[in-house]
Amino acid sequence: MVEPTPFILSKYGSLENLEKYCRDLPKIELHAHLNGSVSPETLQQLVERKKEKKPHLAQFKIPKRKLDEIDEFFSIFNFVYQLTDDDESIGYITESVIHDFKKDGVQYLELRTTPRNDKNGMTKESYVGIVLSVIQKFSHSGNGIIVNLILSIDRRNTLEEAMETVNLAIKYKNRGIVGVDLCGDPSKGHIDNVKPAFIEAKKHGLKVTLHFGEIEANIPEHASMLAIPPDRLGHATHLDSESKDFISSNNISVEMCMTSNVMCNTVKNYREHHIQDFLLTGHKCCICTDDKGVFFSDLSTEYAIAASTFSLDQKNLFELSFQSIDCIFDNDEIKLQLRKIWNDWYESYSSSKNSLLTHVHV
Ligand SMILES: CNc1ncnc2c1ncn2[C@@H]1O[C@H](COP(=O)(O)O)[C@@H](O)[C@H]1O
Repeated sequence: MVEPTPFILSKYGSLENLEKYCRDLPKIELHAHLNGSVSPETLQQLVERKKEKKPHLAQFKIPKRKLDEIDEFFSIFNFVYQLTDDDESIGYITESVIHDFKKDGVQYLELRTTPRNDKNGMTKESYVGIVLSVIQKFSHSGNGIIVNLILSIDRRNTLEEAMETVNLAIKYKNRGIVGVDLCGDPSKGHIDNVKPAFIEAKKHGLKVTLHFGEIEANIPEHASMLAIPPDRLGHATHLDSESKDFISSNNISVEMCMTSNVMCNTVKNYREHHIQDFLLTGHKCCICTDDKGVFFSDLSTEYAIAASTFSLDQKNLFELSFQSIDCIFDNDEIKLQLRKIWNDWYESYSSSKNSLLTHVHV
């Protein structure tokens, strides 16, 4: 995955140095699904907790292999959701996922999740409440990570279900919900079934991000999706020329999830990943993980993969991470705060004895 290419060895000295640099680099994560981001260790703890009541889950493990088709991926959640079916486990995974990102050097996180009911008492509202209360605990403890929440609407939702999610997002907007997302199996549903919910969200000042062009069959929906209009897009793998023009002339940033795309076989391999077009044109994009628990890849690894695949040196990676600040849904004050953190980090890195930089000034 992360290759010790001649470029990497000449710029970083070793693969270990590259990995350390990527971990230390301050980073932003904007596309992380809560239930897909749970580490294998935390999932195992949930299995231990639940296996008495649900013995069929005792052997459950996320398969570590490339999938033939993206739709195989969604069946994994039939299991994960049985492990996270009450308020307590939702609180537990939220805390554990935020800790993981923080440990990996993430300074600003927009976590996303699909509110769920369960027959054992969990309601969509209690689900959102528990996630927000964990987020607030982090934000108020001077913990060194800013976390906001995006509520996801599944493509299979009815308009009524989508509106319910948007109403929760509106109700809890002042507690850290910054936007809504359209996600789920791209071969199911259609934007037009739920579009009014996204328009309502925008009316109330919420931002909108949409999973876009994950598979080629989504192209006929693109014009309708772009008419909302979205503030960011996820993946944007398969683009028709009209969408390409619209995205570029409206400067819509794209959340790039390289390992997810390769593992789900929507992109053949890293070398052919469409992030390369964005790196070439300078169109804004942000490296993200999507589902770090399911794909066994954290954010610093995604940066290292980008570096080894597309020959990016320290300054290139810093700039990529720095430009992600422009893509966040939070306000200008937070953006300023983040730019200062990034600049201070870079200054201190450049002047440190261990710096691998030679003649670089930002
Ligand atoms: C591979 N790329 C992807 N494309 C589309 N939707 C995805 C996804 N990865 C995850 N999800 C969506 O996120 C849910 C799990 O997290 P939450 O329960 O919301 O926290 C999945 O059920 C799916 O709907």
